[in-house]
Amino acid sequence: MKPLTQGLVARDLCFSYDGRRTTIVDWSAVLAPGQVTAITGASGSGKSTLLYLLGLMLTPGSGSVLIDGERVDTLGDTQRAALRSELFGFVFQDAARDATRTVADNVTEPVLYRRGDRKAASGRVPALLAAFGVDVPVDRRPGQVSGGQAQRIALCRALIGEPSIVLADEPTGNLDPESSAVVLGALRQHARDGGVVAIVTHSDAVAASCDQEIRL
Ligand SMILES: Nc1ncnc2c1ncn2[C@@H]1O[C@H](COP(=O)(O)OP(=O)(O)OP(=O)(O)O)[C@@H](O)[C@H]1O
Repeated sequence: MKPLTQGLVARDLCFSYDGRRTTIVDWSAVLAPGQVTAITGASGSGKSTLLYLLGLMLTPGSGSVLIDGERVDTLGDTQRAALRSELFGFVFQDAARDATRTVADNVTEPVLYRRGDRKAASGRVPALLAAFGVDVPVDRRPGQVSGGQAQRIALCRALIGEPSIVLADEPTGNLDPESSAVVLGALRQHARDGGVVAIVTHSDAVAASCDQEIRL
């Protein structure tokens, strides 16, 4: 993992999808290395939108996003894409991945984008899946696994490249308490190893277990 010193900082972010209704209004936060931040709020309050802004997939109307003090929201598409593959791991709400590719290929895909050693990464997939309690053959396709398994496979995909920043949208949404604890434990460990971790959650218990909670 490339260690960050200051982490991910958002300053006065504003965003509107249509130019009329403002979804994110003057949002500021410091997501420090070593900490798990919970982003909470009512349905439709803009939590996923915020993750897209922090993950450099959407551009704020005003305000700024900084990584270790460097402004990154103003970079061009190519540079933002490069930063995304170099520094970020994502878990999206729709955990179903590319249905035409195997579980192993889905998990190792981010390594390919980073020009990493995919063969070595493939070798780590069975152990990673096992650590998350996903007992499926690695040549299965995402359509052939359960929702909860798909969610944990998505987490393996997010973590395999040891990204400095993990942004996870409802990573425990489909999981039973035991699997939730495993997933949260892995995210906490990732933060302890120096990562920035932010998770969107509707669960008060999950939010309470995080280092900071930011409510939208
Ligand atoms: N692509 C889009 N175009 C236009 N409006 C959108 C788009 N995506 C989301 N919205 C709207 O922006 C608002 C915030 O949506 P968002 O998905 O960020 O909320 P959320 O807090 O993550 O919701 P939930 O908890 O239900 O997942 C909602 O009113 C939603 O309808």
